[in-house]
Amino acid sequence: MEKFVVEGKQRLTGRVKISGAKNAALPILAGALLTGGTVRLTEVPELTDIYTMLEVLKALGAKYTFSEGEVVLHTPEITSAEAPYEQVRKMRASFLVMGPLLARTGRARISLPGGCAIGARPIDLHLKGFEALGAKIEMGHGYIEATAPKLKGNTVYLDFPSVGATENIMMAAVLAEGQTIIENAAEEPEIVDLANFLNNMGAKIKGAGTKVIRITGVKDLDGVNHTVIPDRIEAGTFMIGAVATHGEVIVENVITDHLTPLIAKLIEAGAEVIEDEDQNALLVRSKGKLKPLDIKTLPYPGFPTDLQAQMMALLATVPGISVVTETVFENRFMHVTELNRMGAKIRIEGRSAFIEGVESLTGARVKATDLRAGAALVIAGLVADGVTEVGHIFHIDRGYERFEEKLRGLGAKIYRVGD
Ligand SMILES: CC(=O)N[C@H]1[C@@H](OP(=O)(O)OP(=O)(O)OC[C@H]2O[C@@H](n3ccc(=O)[nH]c3=O)[C@H](O)[C@@H]2O)O[C@H](CO)[C@@H](O)[C@@H]1O
Ligand SMILES: C=C(OP(=O)(O)O)C(=O)O
Repeated sequence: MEKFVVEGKQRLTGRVKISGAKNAALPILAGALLTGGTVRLTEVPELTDIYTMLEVLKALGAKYTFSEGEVVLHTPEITSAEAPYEQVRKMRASFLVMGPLLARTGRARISLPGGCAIGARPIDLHLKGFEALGAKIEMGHGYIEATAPKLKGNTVYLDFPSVGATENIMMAAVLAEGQTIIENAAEEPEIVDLANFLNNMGAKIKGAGTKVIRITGVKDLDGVNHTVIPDRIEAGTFMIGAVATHGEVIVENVITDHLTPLIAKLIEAGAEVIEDEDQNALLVRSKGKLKPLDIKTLPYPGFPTDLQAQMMALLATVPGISVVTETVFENRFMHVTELNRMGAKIRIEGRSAFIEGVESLTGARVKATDLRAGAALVIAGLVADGVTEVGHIFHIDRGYERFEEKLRGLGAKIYRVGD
């Protein structure tokens, strides 16, 4: 198994170009199943999650090419409506093919995604939406089967603004008869990107990016060209890395508005963030002493849970007591024990972590427990005294394109080595 070896006490300096967003590309790829036409996507990041989604689509009948960030895909017909355990187990986002399959063929059989390191992650809200649109749901042998000869528009209230449920229901509703209203919808930028993609195919979606999304069903959808939005979580990770190492980094290819909650917190901590609107870039730097923070993760436009672990790596060496409260997932603190092995002083009480800033972290052998936990440990490794070895980096490869290469471009000494 591969690991990262990170030399500590490194300042990140220079420029880094942010890739297309994994969490926008995945639902958009699933949405490509809604048309028999050709879909051409650019700025698709080369990540294991993207390859997994392409494999899922291929098994369902899609044909594609993928090179240099461009996917050209078409699905003349759906040859199978089943996503098996091996694929869904690798990546929960495979479940996003359920809405498109149901819309296009009236049937979908998908392995139940299990829990994972960050929580139980049920799919009840996805199913509630499909049922409201007239689908019959049956469960057994670890699979969910949904059938609906013809989906019919309806109003769906989401008890929590789930990103995946909003996307899945939106994709099911675009070909349904009549109007669907999703209330208490998630407002994440990736949902807006998916809606723009679908609308350019001929869908009629209004209100994406707000709490109420209205979808008027259409008969069919055409092929389309689409460029995936920049990855705000990748951008945020490099920004946090710049501040944690007291460096100076220009992150290029960003949409500043998507980063508002992070920028606010970095400035509150005493860092400088300067926008270069013409270049779609942000300069991030930190010179003096930083101040502790109180952070609460929330659905967008709140502080993203996907940047919580990285922020904790930063706060671990900020003098004073910081408090980080995780409200989106019930168990997203697996990185805490690993950070503590590096000398951090973090105590968990319920859904909050109390971080007492220490003078310095010390390099150690640690393990990535999930994608963002892995990124946090790399940041901690850059800050620490001595050498850190981060194991289980297959988690990091799920979501960061050429991570170590980009970090080396900023002066970091980080190497990928086999065991
Ligand atoms: C591929 C992708 O885009 N992943 C992102 C997506 O995940 P994902 O779409 O899985 O996240 P959700 O917004 O659905 O989950 C948020 C919360 O809602 C709960 N829930 C969700 C669905 C459901 O049917 N029932 C239910 O109770 C979950 O267990 C969790 O506690 O949004 C998360 C929240 O911003 C991010 O951390 C993930 O990176
Ligand atoms: C949690 C994440 O992804 P997923 O929903 O695919 O597990 C993430 O991107 O941080």
